[in-house]
Amino acid sequence: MPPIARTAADLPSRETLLSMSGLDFMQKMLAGELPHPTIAALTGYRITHVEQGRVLLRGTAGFQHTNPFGGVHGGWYGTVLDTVLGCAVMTGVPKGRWYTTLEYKVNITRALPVGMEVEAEALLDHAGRSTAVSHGTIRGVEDGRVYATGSTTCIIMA
Ligand SMILES: CC(C)(COP(=O)(O)OP(=O)(O)OC[C@H]1O[C@@H](n2cnc3c(N)ncnc32)[C@H](O)[C@@H]1OP(=O)(O)O)[C@@H](O)C(=O)NCCC(=O)NCCSC(=O)Cc1ccccc1
Repeated sequence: MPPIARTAADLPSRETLLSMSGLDFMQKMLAGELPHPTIAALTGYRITHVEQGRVLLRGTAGFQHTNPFGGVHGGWYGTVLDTVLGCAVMTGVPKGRWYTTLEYKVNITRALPVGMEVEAEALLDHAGRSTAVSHGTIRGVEDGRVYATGSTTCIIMA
């Protein structure tokens, strides 16, 4: 696993965040020079690839992520997609600006078996002055099947 922030003090400061482009920020996180947030460890994912407009992560849902029926909770897919979709947006955010999610939409098209590794991919569709849009997919690493798709609209702020 990459380095994980354990307390708020481990997270990069606002000055650090604004001192580089979103692409540089994501590449430093990928390189382990900036920590992954705690939610990465809780959810069981890590970022594996970053380029302009495209981000990949890999993750596995465990029993701790199941709903009362024993299935992988819908929120797990949502967390993974909000992450990878937002990271793709981040690669289009210029230096001195940052972003947050305004809304995201998830379709869970197939129930994911507990313990199956997945790869999530997100592609940046638009990065404007004030908004950005991306879309993405969760696929099984071994079976290549689509388990969920999603899209997001983010707001870019100074
Ligand atoms: C079943 C369906 C909803 C619809 O599928 P369709 O659009 O009709 O597509 P298709 O026909 O291609 O089938 C695709 C696959 O599905 C299988 N399958 C189809 N029909 C049935 C059936 N009647 N029964 C059983 N399985 C069925 C089918 O065999 C195929 O698999 P296969 O290729 O043979 O291996 C599918 O999209 C799905 O399972 N999504 C995941 C939903 C999910 O996991 N949500 C998150 C958990 S909810 C949560 O956590 C919220 C909560 C919180 C707290 C407390 C409580 C709750």
